[in-house]
Amino acid sequence: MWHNPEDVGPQYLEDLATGYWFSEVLFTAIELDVFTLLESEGMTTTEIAGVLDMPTSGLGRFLQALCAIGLVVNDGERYYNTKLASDYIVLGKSNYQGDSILWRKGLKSEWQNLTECLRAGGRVNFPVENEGPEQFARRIRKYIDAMDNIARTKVAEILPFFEGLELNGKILDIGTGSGAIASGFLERFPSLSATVVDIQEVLNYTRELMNKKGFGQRVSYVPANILEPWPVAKGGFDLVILSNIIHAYSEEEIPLILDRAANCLKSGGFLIIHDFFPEHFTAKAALLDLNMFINTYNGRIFSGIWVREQLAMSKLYTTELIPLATDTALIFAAKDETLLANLRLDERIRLIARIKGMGFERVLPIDKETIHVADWTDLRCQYGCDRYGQGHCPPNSPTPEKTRNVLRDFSHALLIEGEPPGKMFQSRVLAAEREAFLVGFHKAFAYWAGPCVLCNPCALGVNDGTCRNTRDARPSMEGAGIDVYETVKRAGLDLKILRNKGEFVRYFALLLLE
Ligand SMILES: C[S@@+](CC[C@H](N)C(=O)[O-])C[C@H]1O[C@@H](n2cnc3c(N)ncnc32)[C@H](O)[C@@H]1O
Repeated sequence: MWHNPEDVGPQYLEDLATGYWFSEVLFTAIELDVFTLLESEGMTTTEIAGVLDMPTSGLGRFLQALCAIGLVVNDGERYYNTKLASDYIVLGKSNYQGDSILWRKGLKSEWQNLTECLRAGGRVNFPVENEGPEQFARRIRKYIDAMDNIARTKVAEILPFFEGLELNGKILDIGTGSGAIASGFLERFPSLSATVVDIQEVLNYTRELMNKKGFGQRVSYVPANILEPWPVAKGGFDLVILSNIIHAYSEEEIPLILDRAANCLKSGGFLIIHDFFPEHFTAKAALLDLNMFINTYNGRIFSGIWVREQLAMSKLYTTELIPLATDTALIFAAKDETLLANLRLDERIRLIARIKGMGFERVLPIDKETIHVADWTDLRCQYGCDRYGQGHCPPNSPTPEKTRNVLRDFSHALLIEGEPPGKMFQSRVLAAEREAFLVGFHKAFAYWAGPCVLCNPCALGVNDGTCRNTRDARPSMEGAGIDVYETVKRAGLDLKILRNKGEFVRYFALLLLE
């Protein structure tokens, strides 16, 4: 659920309050395995009711709800899976997500203790005492299946960063779970072998899963507590993986884990950190942090900046936080800085990550065709703004014609969203432009929002009224003929007209790149 501060009002609160209605419909459909039933040739309500042994009365309404949330479609007679349902929630499909979804359902009762946890300052429920070994093994399997659903899709997002590299040697996967991340690498790079570390009870199941995939001889299993020294070779690994481990422990424990990971790396090896980070998906990271507060002893979310600082203390060089298309992100680290340049990291993705880290709300790559230049925008400045003629406002700013010509020299741009105060926003836009220049976009040029408010007091010469800080001043988008509303709309966002004083203001800037 995306929070647009312009839309705050009772509807957003209602949507938050009924969020669980959506989850419950999904959980129930997975438990009833509706999607597997519908997969081959769809079914009518009566046929589904027959298989599930329930009356059609409620079922028809339930199926309508599944239609409404995009999981099934109806041709007037039969219900069929949508592509989403068919790809991800039909039992037996390689990217099946049902175990993970039902694991989320299982967490619900703990979440209902949130008030109690807040009052107690921590977790209030603890793992079942006197659990027999079979019950424990069953619980572990459910947990590992859930992690496996997610990790299989994540490794498909991680592997492309290694395109063009011929990885060989040894992987070390710490807290491997199902081993899905290591498996992705074993599948893609046939000369790799893997050492996977986890608690013994998990490894019993990991072995089963690895054997099913035919990796028998290529995997070694090391049962260990990763909070204690690791019984593996120092400096012995070409790839060390820490996937969804960082959020499980405290700020005292994580530096030790990172240091051990660094010590296990060969001089030519890579370390991959895969996790949730507030700089990437802010709301999901904050909620996962709360999930760790409720369900673990001391797990929590860390910022990418903090993790990179810890890695630097372990003498590793790192990339910036690399966002995946989904809710998690990566940090790659190595002992040798030049190695990181071999990864397939799109320069633009790296730049976006750096600029986002400066405190912007959003940094969107757009084509230059998205930028709409119009001839009317400076009329709003000339008739309707008391800054007209001052500083870099029209007519002292680039004309629409000049802007159209300038755009011919660029191929793409970043649309940058931020918040007031304007001076801070404009300083950051300037810093973003400089960053782009320094990483090699030599033509980088920024247009920001509103009249220039960078200097205090304004550096306009008293006698001639011209700016004494042309080095830092930049034109505003609208002053240079860019229709901000249309451009933002074409970029897939919406920008509301402010009707009253005090309404939330969103600033947009444009960074042209070549
Ligand atoms: C969230 S899962 C992540 C699994 C896997 N890396 C992935 O990305 O799917 C965390 C894993 O770390 C393991 N783990 C957590 N704490 C551990 C510890 N102290 N010693 C060994 N393994 C641990 C858990 O058993 C679990 O398999």
